[in-house]
Amino acid sequence: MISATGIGFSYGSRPILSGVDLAAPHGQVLGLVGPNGSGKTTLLRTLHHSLVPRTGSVLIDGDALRGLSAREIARRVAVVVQESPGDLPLLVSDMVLLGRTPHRSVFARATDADDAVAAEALDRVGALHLADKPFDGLSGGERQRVLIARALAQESTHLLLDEPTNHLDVRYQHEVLDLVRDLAVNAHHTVVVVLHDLNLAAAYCDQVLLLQSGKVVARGAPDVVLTAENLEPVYEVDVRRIPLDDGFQLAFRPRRPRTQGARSTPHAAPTRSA
Ligand SMILES: Nc1ncnc2c1ncn2[C@@H]1O[C@H](COP(=O)(O)OP(=O)(O)OP(=O)(O)O)[C@@H](O)[C@H]1O
Repeated sequence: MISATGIGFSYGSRPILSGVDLAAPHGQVLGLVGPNGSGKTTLLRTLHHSLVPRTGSVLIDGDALRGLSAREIARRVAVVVQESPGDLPLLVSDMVLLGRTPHRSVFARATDADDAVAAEALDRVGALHLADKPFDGLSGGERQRVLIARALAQESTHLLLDEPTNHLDVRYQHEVLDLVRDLAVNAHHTVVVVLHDLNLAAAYCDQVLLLQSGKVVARGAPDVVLTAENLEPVYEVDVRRIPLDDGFQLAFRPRRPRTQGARSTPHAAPTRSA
């Protein structure tokens, strides 16, 4: 369980987050959504103290992060962020072994037990066959799986992900989020995920926190938060919610009149020719 109360953060004198409360229980996926620059990544980073909030506190299973060392935090919280190709070429197996770092002393080599945990993590994400390949040579979807494997090898029960579906095609988007959801539901991890795609948030999150200018404007089940009433003023677009058998799909169109010659808007109702 991750809980945060009264989180405030500033870059220099510029306030970015203020008074943010958050609760992410075990076995659930909490989605952080909001427009560009609304503070999602900053909030995620305060949840594992890669940024220390100016006000408020973050608790992991009831223990304040302020009282934990970086190593203790890393044993409890794994983070998956966009990874740019590194200067140091690493094999996939070595990349996953980095997840074992919080469990061994600084200069110790990986043990057979570490290798076994890393291999199991790769197997879990269906990427064991990639173990001997260079990480930088993988596709975006493969890379994302390996980064999740590294997080699994860390054996933390809390997982924070920043836009894990970025650059992925629709199939990989669903595969990655299926995997993340499985970790929450079947392995009882606490998952907090930043997502831009509101339809993916609706499909995979138990709870959603909608941020605007560093403040929470709505929280709760996707059905309650992802409404036209909440989203239109925040994103400044028109929103239509289309009911589906197992949920809903959101469609968006700009509020401004479209440029002359633009194609018909995505959620305009189809017209019949006479
Ligand atoms: N290192 C930094 N120094 C100064 N300002 C920053 C820094 N990182 C982010 N910001 C600013 O903080 C605000 C919130 O950024 P953040 O990345 O948390 O938003 P976000 O909701 O994740 O955005 P996006 O959806 O575009 O990724 C933005 O205005 C951004 O410009």
